Amino acid sequence: MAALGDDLLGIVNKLQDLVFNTIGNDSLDLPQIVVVGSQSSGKSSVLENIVGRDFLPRGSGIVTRRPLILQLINVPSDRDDRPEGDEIHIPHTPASVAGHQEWGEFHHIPGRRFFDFGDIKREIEQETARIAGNNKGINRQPINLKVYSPHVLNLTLVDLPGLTKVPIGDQPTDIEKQTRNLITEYIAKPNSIILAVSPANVDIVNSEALKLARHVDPMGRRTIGVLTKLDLMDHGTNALDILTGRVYPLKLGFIGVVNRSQQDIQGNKSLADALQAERDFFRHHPAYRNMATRCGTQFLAKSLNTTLMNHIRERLPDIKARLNTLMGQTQQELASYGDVAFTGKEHRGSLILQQMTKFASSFISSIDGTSSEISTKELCGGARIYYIFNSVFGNSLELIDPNTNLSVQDIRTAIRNSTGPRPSLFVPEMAFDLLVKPQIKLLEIPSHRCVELVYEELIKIGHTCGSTELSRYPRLQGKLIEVVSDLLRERLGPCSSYVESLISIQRAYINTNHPNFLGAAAAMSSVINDRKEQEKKIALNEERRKREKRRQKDLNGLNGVDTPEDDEEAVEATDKPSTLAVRGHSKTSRSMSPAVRTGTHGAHSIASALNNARPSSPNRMSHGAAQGSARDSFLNYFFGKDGVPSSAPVGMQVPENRPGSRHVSQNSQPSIATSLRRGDTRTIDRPDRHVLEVAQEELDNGSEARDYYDTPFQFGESDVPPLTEREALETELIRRLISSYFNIVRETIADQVPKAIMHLLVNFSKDVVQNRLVSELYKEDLFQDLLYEDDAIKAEREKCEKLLKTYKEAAKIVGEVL
Ligand SMILES: Nc1nc2c(ncn2[C@@H]2O[C@H](COP(=O)(O)OP(=O)(O)OP(=O)(O)O)[C@@H](O)[C@H]2O)c(=O)[nH]1
Repeated sequence: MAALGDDLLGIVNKLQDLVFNTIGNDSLDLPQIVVVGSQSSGKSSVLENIVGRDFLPRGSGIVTRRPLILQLINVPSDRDDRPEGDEIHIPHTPASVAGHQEWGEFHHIPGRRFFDFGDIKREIEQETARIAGNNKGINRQPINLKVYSPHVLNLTLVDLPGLTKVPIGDQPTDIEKQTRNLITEYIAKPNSIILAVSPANVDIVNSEALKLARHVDPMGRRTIGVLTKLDLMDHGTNALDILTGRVYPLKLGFIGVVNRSQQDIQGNKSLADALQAERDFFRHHPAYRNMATRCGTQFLAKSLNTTLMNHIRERLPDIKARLNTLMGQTQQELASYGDVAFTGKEHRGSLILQQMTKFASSFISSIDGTSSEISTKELCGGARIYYIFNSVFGNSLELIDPNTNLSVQDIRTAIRNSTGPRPSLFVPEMAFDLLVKPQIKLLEIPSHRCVELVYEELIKIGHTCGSTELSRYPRLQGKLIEVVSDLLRERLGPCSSYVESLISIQRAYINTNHPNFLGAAAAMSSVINDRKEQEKKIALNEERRKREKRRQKDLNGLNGVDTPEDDEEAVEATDKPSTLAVRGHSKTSRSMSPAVRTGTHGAHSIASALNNARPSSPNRMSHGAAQGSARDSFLNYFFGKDGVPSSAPVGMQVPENRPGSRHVSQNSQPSIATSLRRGDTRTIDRPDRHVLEVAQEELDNGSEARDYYDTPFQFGESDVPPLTEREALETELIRRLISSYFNIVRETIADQVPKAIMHLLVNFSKDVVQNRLVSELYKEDLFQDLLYEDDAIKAEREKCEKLLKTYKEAAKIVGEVL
């Protein structure tokens, strides 16, 4: 055996030791020989022959029930009676298998040497039963055994449970699948050499071992075929074709062996005798005689050794590369547990300061979105705050209906109450003020919720901005979170009250001069436009109906059919549905249909109401007020008051002479009424011309409201009087004015609340967090407690340190030969 070969195997064994003892996992895939085959094919027998000792549990039925990782370690012989010839020192000869200083060691019983191989066998049995139970069950947890002997070649072998088809005993129903998976797991590793054991007395085409091996090594590059039970073949048959590779090609070839039969075992035939018998078998067998030197256990052991050596030589650069990667990863993990430079009492202060700074910057960067650990799974930090402002808060504001909770009765009552003891001559501004203020309060709940959501998000950021290094000190981490939470809680109060006052401010003064406010004239104009639209539609329908009637009549005339009605009648007839429709609507309006109550079809109802009012209005003057005066007051309210300077700038209108009456319109142009009185319609804007026309019409028809001042002070559900035409109009106007004003306030709040939250809560916390942490926690007497190290993390760090040391050692070992 080449010295280099020994070195290589020695290296792999050292690595195996290191890896198995220290790491205990498969992170470093080391070269090894894996023995596979169907149950009772002779796997354990082959292994025993290679070791040259009786040490494996044997028997018919399933015996190997846990993987056995067997490391053979060649140790120099301590025998002085070196006989003639060197046979005793050549492994696996009958002479060599004769009681030297040999022993086995189990990984699960460290430090104990088993000199009696019978004890090793018993320990394997017990250990198997301990994990896999007593009744035929299998388990994937390996048993690790090292055998030190002068008669073995350095090899690492893995004995695996044999493939079975039918479950017996405690075996699960999917035993075949489980075993197959376990075997595949071992042989799939590119660093494994597969020792595929097939009994020669079963046709090779049925070999489960070869089938499995082919699956993971289709080119047969790392599979060695072993044919057992050659002695049990039918007389007159032999396996020469297989052994010479003519039946199944394998790059590493087939090797035939003869192990002890069950009878030999029961008869306590020694391995030495068995090996001798095997030699004799091949030497004297007519078919194998010529190839006897390439058959048998000794040749198999040598071949395995050489193959493993070559394999290791091939794989070593890969192992080195893998070691480097592992070292890098472990180094990184270790670094995440903290800077070693900061350990020791004198560095406690700087360590705490360092952690605080890291925590504070992580808090700030999470908000700013500059954190290096940005989640791709969900919105977090600053992005979530933005989402709260724009989507959550924005949408909840948008969802508020400006007229929510405002029933027609509420509006009417407000209008009446705001006029005081006098009868309602016009829609008073007081009613608008009275009604719009509670509506603005509706913005308060979403605004508060917005503050709370941002606060909650900041608390969440506080909880997530620690590092692995910080989790090493759970008390420090807890304190840092606590201080940040306290700071945020402190800011929550001022921020909430500021936001509340933003809404109170809006309610404190209803600025009807706001440039975006619709104003009474525009509101009236829009109501009237809607009415016109509606009328136009009705007229169009009428026209269409008339045309159709005429066409029908013409057609009938042509066909000689008499028509009972003349043109006039026809028109009247076509008119009827319309009149009825209008009347019907008017009736509906009076009886307060739900649509009218809620104002959904306000324009239509107003149109109907106005139509209906015309013939009767002169007789319905209620309180004897001069017609001109009433008309004046009503229109003054909507269209401006005479005496307002036409050139008065926006927001600078002179108040009306009438005490208690204020202006709603902010229009700086001459009011429509003013223009009307002056007879100057040129100064009126186009949309206002409609208003003018309708207003003129109203004046001409004297359509004044009927009043209901004799109705009860509070309306019950059942005794609600119907809306007058005038009230319907007023209600609709008030609704539109409320909507317009509410929208202005909503826009302001949507803009101001996020700004206030950013200033008072988010930015403030960002600015003071570092100082607050230092002032609260940088105290000498707290250091000891704060730097209490978490036991689990400590253990993890130590494990990591140990691992890194192992990898470094392994890299050094590999480096010696590369
Ligand atoms: N005659 C003869 N019997 C053999 C030979 N090899 C194995 N046997 C017998 O076959 C039976 C099974 O052998 P094992 O070595 O236990 O087979 P195994 O594949 O390890 O069995 P499991 O671990 O249970 O899967 C035993 O009774 C052996 O004595 C051989 O070459 N010749």
